[in-house]
Amino acid sequence: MTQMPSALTRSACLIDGEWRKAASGEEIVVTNPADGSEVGRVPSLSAAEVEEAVAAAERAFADWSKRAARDRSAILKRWFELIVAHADELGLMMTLEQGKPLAEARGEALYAASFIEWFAEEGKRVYGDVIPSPQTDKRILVLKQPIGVCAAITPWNFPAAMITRKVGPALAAGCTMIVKPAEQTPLTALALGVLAEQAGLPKGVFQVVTGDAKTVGGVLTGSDIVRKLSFTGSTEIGRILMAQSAPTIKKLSLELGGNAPFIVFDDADLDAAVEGAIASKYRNAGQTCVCTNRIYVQSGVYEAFTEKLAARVGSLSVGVGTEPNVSIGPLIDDDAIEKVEAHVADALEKGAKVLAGGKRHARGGTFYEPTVLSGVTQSMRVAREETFGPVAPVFRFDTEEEAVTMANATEFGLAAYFYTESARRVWRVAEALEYGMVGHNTGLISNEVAPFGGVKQSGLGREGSHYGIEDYLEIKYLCTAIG
Ligand SMILES: NC(=O)C1=CN([C@@H]2O[C@H](COP(=O)(O)OP(=O)(O)OC[C@H]3O[C@@H](n4cnc5c(N)ncnc54)[C@H](OP(=O)(O)O)[C@@H]3O)[C@@H](O)[C@H]2O)C=CC1
Ligand SMILES: O=C(O)CCCC(=O)O
Repeated sequence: MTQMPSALTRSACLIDGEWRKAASGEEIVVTNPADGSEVGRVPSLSAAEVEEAVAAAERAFADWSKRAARDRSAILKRWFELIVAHADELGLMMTLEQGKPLAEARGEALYAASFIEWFAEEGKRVYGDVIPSPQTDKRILVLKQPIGVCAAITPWNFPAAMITRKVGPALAAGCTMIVKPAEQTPLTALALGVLAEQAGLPKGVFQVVTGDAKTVGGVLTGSDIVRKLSFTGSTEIGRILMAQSAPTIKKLSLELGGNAPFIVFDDADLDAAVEGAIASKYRNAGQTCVCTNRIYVQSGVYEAFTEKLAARVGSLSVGVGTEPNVSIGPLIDDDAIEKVEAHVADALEKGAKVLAGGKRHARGGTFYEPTVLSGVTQSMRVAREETFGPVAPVFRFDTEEEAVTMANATEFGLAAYFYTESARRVWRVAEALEYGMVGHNTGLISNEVAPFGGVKQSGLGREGSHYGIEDYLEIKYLCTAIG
C-alpha cells in the first residue's frame, strides 16, 4: 500500500505555533476513497480548543498586521517556494486522501502555490485613494486596512487550492487566518501548516483546526473576534453559516454550488468542443463546482457531437489515482456515488439513453464509469441539481434564445461555457448568461490571476486576481481639516 509522505504528515493541529492533539484524545480517521483503508488520523478538537486558536489569531494579528507588506510578502514567497518544492509529496497526499489521479493532484499543488505567490505580490499593491474635497480646507483620504482575524471552512474536492486561495490574500493583507478543512482531507491542510512553519510564518498567523464541523463552525461563526468567514462548499451549508454569522455581522465570502451549462452552437468547432467538455466535465471525476453539469447542443450538430463525445469518453481510464495513466479516480464517498446513481436512474426513467458508461465501474467501491446521456430534458434531476460526478447529460436546443433561457433556469450562477465561432454571438451570449464566470471556446477557466466567484445562490465575493485581496480589507475614510 502506498504510504503518506511522512515528513509532511501530522496527526495534530497547528495552534499558536504548536502541534496539538485533542485533550480528549478523540480523533477523526482519514481514509483513502480508492479502497477505504486508513491513511491517517487527526484530532477532533473541542470548542474550547478552537477558541484557543481564535485567541492566538487575535494576538498574532497585533504584530502581523503592522508589518510592512514587503516583509509579509517575503515570508509568503518562501511558503510558495516550499509548496512548489514539495509538489510531488503534496500531490501524493491528495491522491491518497481525496482520490484524484496523481498528475491532477500534483497540478493542484502547483495551482495552490500560485495563489500564495500571486498574493505575496498583490499585498504590496494595496493602494488607498485621495479624493478631491468639496471644501478647500479639508482633505479626504481612503485607507485600506486588514479586516482582522479571519476563518476559512474548506471542502474536500481541492484539499490544497481552496485553502491557499483564501489564506494567500488574507495573510498578504495583514489578516490572520484559522482554517477548518473538510473531514475527508485534513492531512493536506496540516501539511501546508508544516511548510508554513518552515517558511517562517509567525505563530498564530496561520492555524489549522480539525474536528466536528458543527462544533468548530459554531465557534468560528459565533466568535466576535473572527471578523470574516470564507467558505467553499455546498449552498446548503453556506446558508447555515451565513445565518450563524448574522449575529456578529461578519463579512462573508461564499463559494457555493454550481450547475454549469456548456452550450455547443451549430457553428462550433466540434472537436474543440468535445475536448473542452472532457476537460470541464471529467476533471476531478466531475467533483468540481465549476464542472459542466449540463451540456446543451444545437439540433444541427447534436448527433455528431454526442457521438464524438461518447467515443472520447470511452477512452478515459478509470482507476486508483496512484496507478499510471488514470484519468478518473474514485468518488469521494458512498453518498457521492449514490447521488450519481440516483441522478442517472431518474434520467433513464424519464426517457434518457446511455451512450457511454451509466453504471458503477467494475472496480467496485466508489468508482463510477464516465457517462454520457442523450435525450435529456429539463424535467430531469440532472437539469436542476449539481450531480458532482462523471456524468454528462446532453440536452438538445434549436435557437440561441432557447439555449440561454435553459442555461439560466437555475438558482445557481457560478460558471458557464459556450462554443461558437461567431464573434457577434460571443458578446450576446456572454452578456446574457447569468453567471460569475464564462468560458468561450474553453472548458478551463480557473487560474490565480482571474476573479473566481458566482452570482445568485452560488455565492458572494471573488477569489484570486487583484479583486481577491479586497475581500480581506476594510476601507477607512480619513477627513483631515487643514485650515
Ligand atoms: N462548491 C464546491 O466547491 C463544493 C460543493 N460541494 C457540493 O456539496 C455537496 C455535499 O458535499 P459536502 O462535502 O457535504 O459539502 P459541505 O458543504 O457539507 O462541506 C464543505 C465544508 O463545510 C463543512 N461543514 C459542513 N457542515 C458544517 C456546519 N454545520 N458548520 C460548519 N462547517 C460545516 C465541512 O466539514 P466536514 O467535512 O467536517 O463535514 C467541510 O469542511 C457535494 O455533492 C457538492 O454538490 C461540495 C464540496 C465543494
Ligand atoms: O469546486 C471548487 O470550488 C473548486 C474550484 C476549483 C477551481 O479553482 O477551478
